[in-house]
Amino acid sequence: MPARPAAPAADPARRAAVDLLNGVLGEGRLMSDLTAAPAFQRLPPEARAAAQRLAAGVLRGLDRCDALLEPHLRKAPPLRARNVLRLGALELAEGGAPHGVVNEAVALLAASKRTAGFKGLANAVLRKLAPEAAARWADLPVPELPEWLRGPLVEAWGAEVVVAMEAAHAAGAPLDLSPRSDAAAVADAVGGTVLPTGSVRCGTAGQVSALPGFDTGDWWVQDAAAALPARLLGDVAGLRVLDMCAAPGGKTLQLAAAGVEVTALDLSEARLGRLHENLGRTGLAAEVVAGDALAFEGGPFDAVLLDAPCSATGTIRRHPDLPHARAGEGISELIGLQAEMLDRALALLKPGGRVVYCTCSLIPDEGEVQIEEALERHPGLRVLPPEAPGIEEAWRSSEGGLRLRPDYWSDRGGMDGFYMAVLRRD
Ligand SMILES: C[S@@+](CC[C@H](N)C(=O)[O-])C[C@H]1O[C@@H](n2cnc3c(N)ncnc32)[C@H](O)[C@@H]1O
Repeated sequence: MPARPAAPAADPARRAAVDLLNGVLGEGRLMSDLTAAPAFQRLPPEARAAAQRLAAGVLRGLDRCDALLEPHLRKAPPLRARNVLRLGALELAEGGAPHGVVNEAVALLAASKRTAGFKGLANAVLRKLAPEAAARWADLPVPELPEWLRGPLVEAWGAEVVVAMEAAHAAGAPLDLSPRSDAAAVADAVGGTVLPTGSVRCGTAGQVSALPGFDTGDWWVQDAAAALPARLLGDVAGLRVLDMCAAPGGKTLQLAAAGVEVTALDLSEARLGRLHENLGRTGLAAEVVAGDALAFEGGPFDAVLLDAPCSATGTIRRHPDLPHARAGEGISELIGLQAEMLDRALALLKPGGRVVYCTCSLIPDEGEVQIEEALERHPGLRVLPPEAPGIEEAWRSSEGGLRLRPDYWSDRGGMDGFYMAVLRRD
């Protein structure tokens, strides 16, 4: 009997994308953990970038992928096969050539005994979907946030704002860079534009390490909103500043580039490894300390930047896995930790020193309310009006901080959700 021709090997990027989807949707794991795994890191950089783009695309449009597939399925196949179909649906909706998309899906399913039985189904379903996918996708409603998050956000910001946030989440995020020195030169080199707040915005994220200026450390990746807290400290050259939750180091790099004598503290050795890499690549210097912020005894400091651990609900544009992998667990513990960290930060200041408190959260209990409660706990504590280039009046909140939302700057490509406030203790 003649040997059967071997099935074409599945594309490594698509295979990795489906593994990421299985990890997020099947095991409730975050993409950041999954992509740190050695097997993922062994892929070539372009395959890693493609896998993350594809998995994020499916997660951002999960309801839309399922709605496209649903009329063509009598019953939902098991998760692994369903994720291959979802990836195929996304690629067809994005205008992928039907023949290639179908072949890739079939090769992915053939690669495992657990899914090989679904090759025929995928072939039939994706072929039927091909002519209609792009038009139907465009007509489908923007996916809503899950109720554990939607409910509290509607209560805080109103339904209309949440719909605008969901549109921003579905649109995804451009690539923002923080320049080590000359923003205009970085924008020129990467073909980006300089934003009013000083970050450089490029088109869509591709393979970041292939962009000009990466190897020479002329910039680092940092959302425009995430770059604002360090700028609120103003001219800090020569000051001693503690970056209290520093890793992977976006804000440490900003402070070091501004001439600060910076101490970068973080509990996570693994994340501090990335901070060391970032310092090495950019040639910037900081004293790096591994340890618990609540037990830290250094100082006193002219200023403390506290980018506290939080729900990260402001970063869903970039991390569409978050609402799928999490269900709001642990947020009340984080709120308690944030308050304790803020008290510790205030205790480490010189008289007249300043704390910038910030979180990448959309939940007021992790932002505005933390400041209101800190003012009650600490007589003599004041909120200073946040000042930095590009700040818009609409961002100012009633207790004196800045509230940034993903639906802001919608004509420019949006920004992450963030809260930040400057505190001074006399
Ligand atoms: C929002 S991230 C910091 C991001 C960082 N500032 C940047 O701009 O790249 C919060 C950090 O807090 C750290 N962390 C959590 N608990 C901590 C603790 N008790 N002491 C110090 N760091 C802690 C986490 O490891 C994480 O790196």
